[in-house]
Amino acid sequence: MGSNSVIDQKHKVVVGEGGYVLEDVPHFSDYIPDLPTHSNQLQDNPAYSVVKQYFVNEDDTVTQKIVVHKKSPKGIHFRRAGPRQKVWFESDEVHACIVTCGGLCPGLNTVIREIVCGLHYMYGVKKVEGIDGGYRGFYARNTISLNPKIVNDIHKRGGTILGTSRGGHDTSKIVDSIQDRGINQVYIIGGDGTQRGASLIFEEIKRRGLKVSVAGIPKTIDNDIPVIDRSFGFDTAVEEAQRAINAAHVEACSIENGIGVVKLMGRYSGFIAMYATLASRDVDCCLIPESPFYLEGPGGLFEYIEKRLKENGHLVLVIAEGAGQELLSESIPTEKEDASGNKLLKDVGLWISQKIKDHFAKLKKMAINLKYIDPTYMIRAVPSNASDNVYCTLLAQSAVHGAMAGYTGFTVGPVNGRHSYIPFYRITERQNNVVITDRMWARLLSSTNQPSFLSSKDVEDRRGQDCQATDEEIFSEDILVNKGISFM
Ligand SMILES: Nc1ncnc2c1ncn2[C@@H]1O[C@H](COP(=O)(O)OP(=O)(O)OP(=O)(O)O)[C@@H](O)[C@H]1O
Ligand SMILES: O=P(O)(O)OC[C@H]1O[C@](O)(CO)[C@@H](O)[C@@H]1O
Ligand SMILES: [Mg+2]
Repeated sequence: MGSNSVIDQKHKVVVGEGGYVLEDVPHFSDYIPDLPTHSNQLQDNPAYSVVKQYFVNEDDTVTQKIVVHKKSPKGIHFRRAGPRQKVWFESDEVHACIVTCGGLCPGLNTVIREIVCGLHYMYGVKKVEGIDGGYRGFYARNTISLNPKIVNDIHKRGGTILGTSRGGHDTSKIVDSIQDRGINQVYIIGGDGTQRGASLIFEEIKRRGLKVSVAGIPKTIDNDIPVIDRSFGFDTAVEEAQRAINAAHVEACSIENGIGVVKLMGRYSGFIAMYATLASRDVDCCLIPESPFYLEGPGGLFEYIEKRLKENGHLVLVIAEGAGQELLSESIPTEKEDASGNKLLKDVGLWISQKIKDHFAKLKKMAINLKYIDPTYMIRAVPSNASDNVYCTLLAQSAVHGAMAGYTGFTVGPVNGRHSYIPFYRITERQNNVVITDRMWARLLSSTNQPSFLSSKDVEDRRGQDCQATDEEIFSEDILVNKGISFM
């Protein structure tokens, strides 16, 4: 097989020498022949024309793996995001829309603002509409007209000015609405479920042969989207969580045998809890969905709490909402889903608080004073902090540049610090989780000094699973070879 040949049309995978793999994103030219292109008007923009090498070289790609060995294959790459010399739209031809879906997250309004302003100021696009209330707004609501004046101050507010929802994704109704309204750029801001929905919209648009760009901007406060370095709003959430942990610590310290329990978000992944714990230093124990724990007996949570209270006179426990769900379902067996099909969780914070109280009441020798703080929705509803605001601006501008350059069916995000266009399937095929056999979790364990709750057999099993996952990601060759693709 020659270098730079497309080896998998469905996924647009290109291989090169030395094990180089480009997981490219779709482009109009893949399915609509002979579309006219235009010079990018940014070259005449005084702000940009002075920038040396402002336009991204067509061949620039970003490597997924930065730690390499002498004999490592070059591995997976993604197309570098940024402005291109040629654009596939004229300014007055563009009719863009923006939709926000799923749970709230700090920074949503900043991304909306920067898409509107980016389109307007960089590309002279005047026609931008907001879709009201998530996916179902495409076919059930009127649109909201957006311009730089309307969005000027929205980054200072939490939430999303467009509204959001779960459920209601109907691919053909959504694409009918896009077609009927004459929309040709669709910016979709949302988490894993939203990006799955965006992928279906893109496939249907391609099937209908429409010149409509579908650009995803990944959003999830839980930071559980794979491939990208982190998701917007996460930094703000970790910072905001400090306030709750601080309050729990003050309460716990002020009374004999004080215990502060703080529940943080994280349905399937404990990133917020882990980073908030590492940042705070006041936390004695952090429990996350990825790390099973048990309450009773040697090495269990109760034993650790007793020991800590004896040593320090107080204890702060941070628990991610998805932690210990298997223990809860034993006592409260209900299986419910939200409108998007996400499992509805039981309140682990209340449950664990009650269990701790019951344990010490039974023990009789130690009277405890427990305060439970649930700041989850307060954390989610705040405006984004400075670093997330800058990050949101880059995401929005990268998405705009990609759509203008005729790319479609992509999600944008930083990979090892470089903004990239990533195909939808890479974002949706799995969730990002805390790897408890990795260094970061070890750092947390040594910072809190809490038990790992794992036997040596558990550690071996986990290590095996985690290695397998990492190898699959790093040595994409295996995956490609399974598809019948050979390497040079
Ligand atoms: N597999 C899927 N196919 C098509 N649409 C989907 C799919 N999963 C979810 N969606 C749609 O995407 C939207 C948001 O999904 P969901 O409620 O799961 O939130 P999310 O995007 O994962 O964000 P988060 O979990 O961070 O709050 C909903 O309108 C839902 O109908
Ligand atoms: O209560 P809602 O709005 O469904 O959102 C809750 C969920 O959204 C998230 O913030 C993001 O998926 C989860 O951590 C949380 O469980
Ligand atoms: Mg989700």
